Amino acid sequence: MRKALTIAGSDSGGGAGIQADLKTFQELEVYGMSAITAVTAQNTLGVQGVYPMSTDAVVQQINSIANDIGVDALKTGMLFSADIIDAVSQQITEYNWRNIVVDPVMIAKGGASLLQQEAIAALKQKLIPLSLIITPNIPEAEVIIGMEIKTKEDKEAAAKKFIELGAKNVVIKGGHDADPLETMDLFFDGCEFAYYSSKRIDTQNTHGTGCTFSAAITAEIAKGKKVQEAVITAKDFIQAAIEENISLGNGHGPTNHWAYKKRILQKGLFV
Ligand SMILES: Nc1ncnc2c1ncn2[C@@H]1O[C@H](COP(=O)(O)OP(=O)(O)OP(=O)(O)O)[C@@H](O)[C@H]1O
Ligand SMILES: Cc1ncc(CO)c(N)n1
Repeated sequence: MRKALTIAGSDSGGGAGIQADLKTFQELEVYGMSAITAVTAQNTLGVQGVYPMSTDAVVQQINSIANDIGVDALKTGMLFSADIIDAVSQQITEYNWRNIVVDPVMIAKGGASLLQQEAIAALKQKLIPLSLIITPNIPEAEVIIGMEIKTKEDKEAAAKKFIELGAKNVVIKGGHDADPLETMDLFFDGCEFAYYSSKRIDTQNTHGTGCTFSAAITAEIAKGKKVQEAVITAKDFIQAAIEENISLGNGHGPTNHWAYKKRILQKGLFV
């Protein structure tokens, strides 16, 4: 059984963070493990509290996994502080892990900060150079690269800058694009650009889309898939999850992590 680790924050509401990651790992049939960086009190309306773990607690969770179970691929999500980023980067180097998916989580949909401002330098200098792939949304890419991203050309210029920072591959996600009909994700491996677009679903239930998407990439990489193939599967996974989104709570509800597997099972049964 292939094993995937998420190093991220807990979302008590279950739609994003560690909970979204583990649900996604399960659906894609890899064994899911977690190292929790912070506990958030969160629901569909927003983030009501952030309670970071000590850096030691994060390091110890990762050591416990590494020293017994092992990791085929890992993703990082909410890392919260420069100290946690430094420590996690050091462990990745020590354990010689290569299948690293970095989702540079900064701000929750309601506007709450999930990464301290002073941690951005550590993200750029320590963690991004270790990444097999980084998966920023447009606002995150703008902050990390320091440029406005409005056009296709801007996206491509930003993607090149991520490779210059040391990422081996990048996907700049299109959830925040201005286009009302389509979402366009740009994948770049340092050589060629590839665009993956899908119909934009008109729904407010998009809580945790970024977490789910990067977790799906991680699961596929853990199974030995090439990075670009993993991105293609992740795009299908998130599209199905958003199409069958769940109306829970009074704000941004979650996506449906079961939808992708359900469709595959249905095809298997009925084709
Ligand atoms: N309304 C939508 N319809 C279809 N696909 C969407 C929609 N919103 C986002 N996506 C897709 O979901 C994935 C995640 O993109 P997005 O830009 O929303 O990430 P994010 O902002 O990091 O998410 P979050 O911070 O909520 O976890 C991308 O593949 C994007 O194209
Ligand atoms: C814990 C956590 N991680 C990531 C996100 C971004 O969706 C969130 N809202 N909460």
